[in-house]
Amino acid sequence: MSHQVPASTEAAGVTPVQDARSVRELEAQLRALAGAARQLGIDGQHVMDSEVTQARRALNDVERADDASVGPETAAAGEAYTAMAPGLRLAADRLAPGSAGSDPSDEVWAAGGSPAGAHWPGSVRVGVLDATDVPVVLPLLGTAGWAVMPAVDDETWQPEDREAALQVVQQAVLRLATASEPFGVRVETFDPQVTGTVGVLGGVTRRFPQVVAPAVHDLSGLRPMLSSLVETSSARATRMAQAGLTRFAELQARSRRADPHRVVVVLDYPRGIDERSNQDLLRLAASGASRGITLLVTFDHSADAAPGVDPDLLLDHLDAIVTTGDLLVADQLPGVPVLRDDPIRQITAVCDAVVARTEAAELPTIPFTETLPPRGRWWTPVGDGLEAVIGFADADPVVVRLRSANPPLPHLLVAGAVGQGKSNLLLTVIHGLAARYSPDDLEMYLLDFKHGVEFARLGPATGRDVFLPHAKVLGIHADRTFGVAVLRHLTEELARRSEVFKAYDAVDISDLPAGPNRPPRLLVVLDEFQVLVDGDDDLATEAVTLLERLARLGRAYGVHLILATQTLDGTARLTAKRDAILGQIPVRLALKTTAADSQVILGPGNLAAAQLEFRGQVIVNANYGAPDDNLRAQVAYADHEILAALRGDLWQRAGSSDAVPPRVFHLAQPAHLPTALARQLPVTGPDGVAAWAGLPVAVTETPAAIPVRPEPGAGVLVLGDGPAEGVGVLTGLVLSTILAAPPESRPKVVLLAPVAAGRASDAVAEEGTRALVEVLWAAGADVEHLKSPEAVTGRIMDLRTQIASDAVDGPTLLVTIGLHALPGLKEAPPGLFETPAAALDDVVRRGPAAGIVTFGWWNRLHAVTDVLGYDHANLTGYLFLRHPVDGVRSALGMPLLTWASEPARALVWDGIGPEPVQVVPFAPLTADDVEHVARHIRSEDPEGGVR
Ligand SMILES: Nc1ncnc2c1ncn2[C@@H]1O[C@H](COP(=O)(O)OP(=O)(O)OP(=O)(O)O)[C@@H](O)[C@H]1O
Repeated sequence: MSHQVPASTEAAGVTPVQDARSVRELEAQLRALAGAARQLGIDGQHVMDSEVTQARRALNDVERADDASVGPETAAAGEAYTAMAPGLRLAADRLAPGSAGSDPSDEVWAAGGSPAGAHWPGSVRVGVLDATDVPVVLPLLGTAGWAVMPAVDDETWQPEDREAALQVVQQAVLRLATASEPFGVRVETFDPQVTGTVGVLGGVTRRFPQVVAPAVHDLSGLRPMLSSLVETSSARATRMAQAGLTRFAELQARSRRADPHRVVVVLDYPRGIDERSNQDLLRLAASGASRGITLLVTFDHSADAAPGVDPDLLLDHLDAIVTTGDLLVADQLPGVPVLRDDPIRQITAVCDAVVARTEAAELPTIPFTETLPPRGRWWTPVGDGLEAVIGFADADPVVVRLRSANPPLPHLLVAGAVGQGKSNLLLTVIHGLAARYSPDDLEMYLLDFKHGVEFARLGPATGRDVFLPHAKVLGIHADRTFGVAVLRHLTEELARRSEVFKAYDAVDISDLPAGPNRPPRLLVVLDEFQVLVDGDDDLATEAVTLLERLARLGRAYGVHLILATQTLDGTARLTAKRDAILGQIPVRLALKTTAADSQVILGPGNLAAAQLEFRGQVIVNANYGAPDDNLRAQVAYADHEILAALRGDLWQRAGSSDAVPPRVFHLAQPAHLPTALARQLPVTGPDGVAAWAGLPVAVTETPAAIPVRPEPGAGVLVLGDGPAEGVGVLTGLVLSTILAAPPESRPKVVLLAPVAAGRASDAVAEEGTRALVEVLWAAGADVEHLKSPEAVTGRIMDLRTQIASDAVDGPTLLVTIGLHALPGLKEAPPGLFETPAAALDDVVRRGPAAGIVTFGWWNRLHAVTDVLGYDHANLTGYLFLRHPVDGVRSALGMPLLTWASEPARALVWDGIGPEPVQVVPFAPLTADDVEHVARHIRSEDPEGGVR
């Protein structure tokens, strides 16, 4: 179909036919015009009825003039032009609105042109009807495209001829770029001669390569460009067939997100084209018209076609535009010479305007709330699996399912390059599931192995009680040690579940009768999971083994993994085990990413994720990434406020303060003693008091403890940098020891924290020490807090004397903070023979039998060795903070031990267990904690007091 629209401008005072052209020529033009205007009449949706009627009347006049003699004929033709002008002008505006049809000299170009007001214009202007100023616009988008070529043969071919063709294409691209709505059109160019024809839009390319892509110049760039377009074409064909649509515009109208019209510019065809690329071009040309793909080709007569390339085959699909000097003649307007437009000069303004409009364009988003079922259907029982809506494909909701069987879709793999919406997608899935299933039926383990903060919002925080009631474990910034601990815990959970399965003779979780014996489904989200498995050490090996096992066995036991990653490309260790893990994950969700990652995540040859346009767009593939099963969808936008409100609702439903908060783990953050105390009160066990050394790097919240019995060796040496960390650890040890004892038999606390004159004090350590003392007071403990070096030395000597004379004043906890800084420790005070160091050694060594147990923080092992002798007074309890590994090995007598001193990590050895364990040490208390902890202790109710 070709509807060409010339329009005249009698209204503007221009005489329609200005020169004495031959009557025959005029006749030919008018006949062509008649054909075109008839077409306009047919295309009634574009032109108002009255204008059509007017145009028809004019045509009658022209046809009558045909039969008449020369004189009246010319006059009639002139009248016909005049009569047709308004209708044709209107039609031109309709078909090429905005800057698709503006005169190159129009002042609108100074502002970069104006948008057409629709997705994209169907037609663009190419010039004026020769010898008039009647604009000529030609259909472009919605057709297979144009082939623009000089009207010359090989011999007469001149470079200017080529320029004319290039200019027609360049102007068409400029008009499309500025007249389309933001993201309405995407231009891709093959420019083998590096003419820079589309490069004039470089200002757009730099900012929005997805709108005007950088030109490619050889086959290595052309091939992927064309195969991606062929895939787009085929995907659109599928979507249209499924929806019963025949036109791309109809598909676009259904899309939630702009799906751009694709414009493929091929310059100097067939230069640089090989047979394979030509096949792709032929495919695109044959089917593009109805699939929103249009070719803009310039034909180069001087180029030799490569073997297997017959240029005519492509040209046959396209509407030819033949240029001769300043004129052109289009297939769509046969026999009518058109005076080519001058080029639009305001290129910079055009680029700026396109960039500004694109930047300002709000990409359509789907609110998360649209993915939720009505409230009445929240927390429905789990059937044979879990499901949640993550977004929409056109108008259809896209559901992800996690199920063991029929078909088995147990786990998800999620990938997307930085900033493409991975966190948003994970939050959408997590909250979508949380709204649909109750915490009794679904528990979540959410771990982020990069420094993300997304999961932090799901847990409680200072000043915020609310948390996602489904969350059991939150690894806000998890490390491999914690990740492996969680995987071990889950593996043990599989073993526990297998016992339940045996009792019911079940092979799948959905075989178990609903009720208290059916364990909840577990959702395990591992964001940036490649961190967990990449590495060349035992931890990585264990992580891979556990993960593979969980993926394999978790299916039947209702443990569903979501493995998310920015990239798997280059993950060496995973490459070896990739199939073992990814082979268990049929469902792949791929946001925009690189071609390499698209193929790792989806599958070899599946580049669909690299071809996505916008963040939030996702390829959903539930068949191990098979290209035929790609579904392109738009993920809903999980607005943080909406999610927070949802969590508030769910937390209320779960009984708010009755809900158990998750175990929160944050690498590089010490453990929070007030929270640990709120969960459980310290106890005295069969091995004596369990002094809290910190939280284990594990799922459990039960602190790691060092038993303290009043016998030789009792006591704990805390070694390593720095004062605040030391105070934090001692606070945990002391408070737990004091609180574990019944109020009437609590030991008295002698706290020796010498502040050496002239030394900078550590504010956090001091605040922590003060807070410890105040909390101890609140617990009713008898506390002596000595700071001056003289008082400290005196007290040590005094304790030594009490032990020697068997006159110890009841059970005592001696707490020393930084005695390495105490001056004169190795000098006997005036009038005495013994040094404080020797006295301290005696107190530490003989104290336990007499009821004095010592907890002390020293910065380095050698400082202690100096004072307490080489056997460290036979102490059995050690806790290392940041400390050189040599000292750790020598103190523990373990020459092969490895210990990487990281912040917020401590190594604990209780002298009993098979090997030392890593813990997260407690942070010192703050002044703000005092009241909170004191209130809790005063409540004196081991269960009711737990918050
Ligand atoms: N489906 C969506 N609809 C609308 N906006 C989105 C969508 N997904 C993400 N965004 C926006 O894009 C930005 C990046 O998203 P998000 O943080 O989820 O990306 P990411 O891939 O996790 O990034 P990173 O890897 O850097 O953490 C966010 O500001 C978010 O608001």
